[in-house]
Amino acid sequence: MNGLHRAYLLLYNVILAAGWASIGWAAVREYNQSGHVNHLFRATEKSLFIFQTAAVLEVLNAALGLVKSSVMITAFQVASRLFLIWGVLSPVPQTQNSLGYVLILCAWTVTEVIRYTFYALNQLNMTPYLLTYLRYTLFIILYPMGVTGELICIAKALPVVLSAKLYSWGLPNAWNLSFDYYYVLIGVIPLYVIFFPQLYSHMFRQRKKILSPRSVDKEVKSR
Ligand SMILES: CCCCCCCCCCCCC/C=C/C(=O)SCCNC(=O)CCNC(=O)[C@H](O)C(C)(C)COP(=O)(O)OP(=O)(O)OC[C@H]1O[C@@H](n2cnc3c(N)ncnc32)[C@H](O)[C@@H]1OP(=O)(O)O
Repeated sequence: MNGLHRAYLLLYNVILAAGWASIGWAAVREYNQSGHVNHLFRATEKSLFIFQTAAVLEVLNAALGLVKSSVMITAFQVASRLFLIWGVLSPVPQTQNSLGYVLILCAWTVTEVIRYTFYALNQLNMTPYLLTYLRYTLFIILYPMGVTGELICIAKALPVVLSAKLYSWGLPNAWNLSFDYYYVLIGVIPLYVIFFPQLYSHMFRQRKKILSPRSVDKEVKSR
């Protein structure tokens, strides 16, 4: 890895870690001031949308070989989050004050502050073990928590999308085509059932590789 490459990754990870920390800080400040979670979305939406959308670069980084992540896994992870913010939270205000949003906010923020800080310190070869441990352990709880939050938001959006015919058009029209966003939302739910176990088990494999490298070596030698 040359100096420019390392500098880019350092800068990218520092900006994203700071961005996610600012989201967490805004959420905590709002909760402390109001004592409830009703305005969490309003307090965090701008930075959440900016920093989550910036994660498109993550897919590009993997596709261009700048980082060793799998392009497919990263793409699914980022696609589901972008779909959630742009396709569900933004157009359906009823999802914004739901338990789903609180779960998403907690799971995504804690994960990303730790993950980007871990990657940034890795560029400087100064990652403390505790951070590595948290990066490869907290997902065990935060991943199901985030997915549950996402599914709650989609479920909350369904009746609203159906009754308002959001992003949908019926026949007759000039193109002779109909489209129902309600069924798109319904269709996304099984994708979670198919892809979440794969992403989750990927993280367990990464955990084993990083936290117990000897047991992975032994497995490889015994084959
Ligand atoms: C159109 C609609 C589509 C809908 C699709 C729906 C289906 C989706 C279903 C699943 C839904 C998931 C929803 C997600 C919810 C949440 O996120 S909840 C919060 C909890 N989440 C997590 O804990 C996420 C954990 N997941 C991950 O971390 C991802 O799998 C990952 C982001 C893709 C990372 O995986 P991976 O890259 O394989 O792991 P690492 O070990 O971290 O990295 C591998 C190597 O690459 C290096 N690297 C990666 N990124 C960077 C970087 N930014 N900077 C520097 N280096 C990087 C990393 O250091 C590793 O290198 P080596 O150590 O040298 O191997």
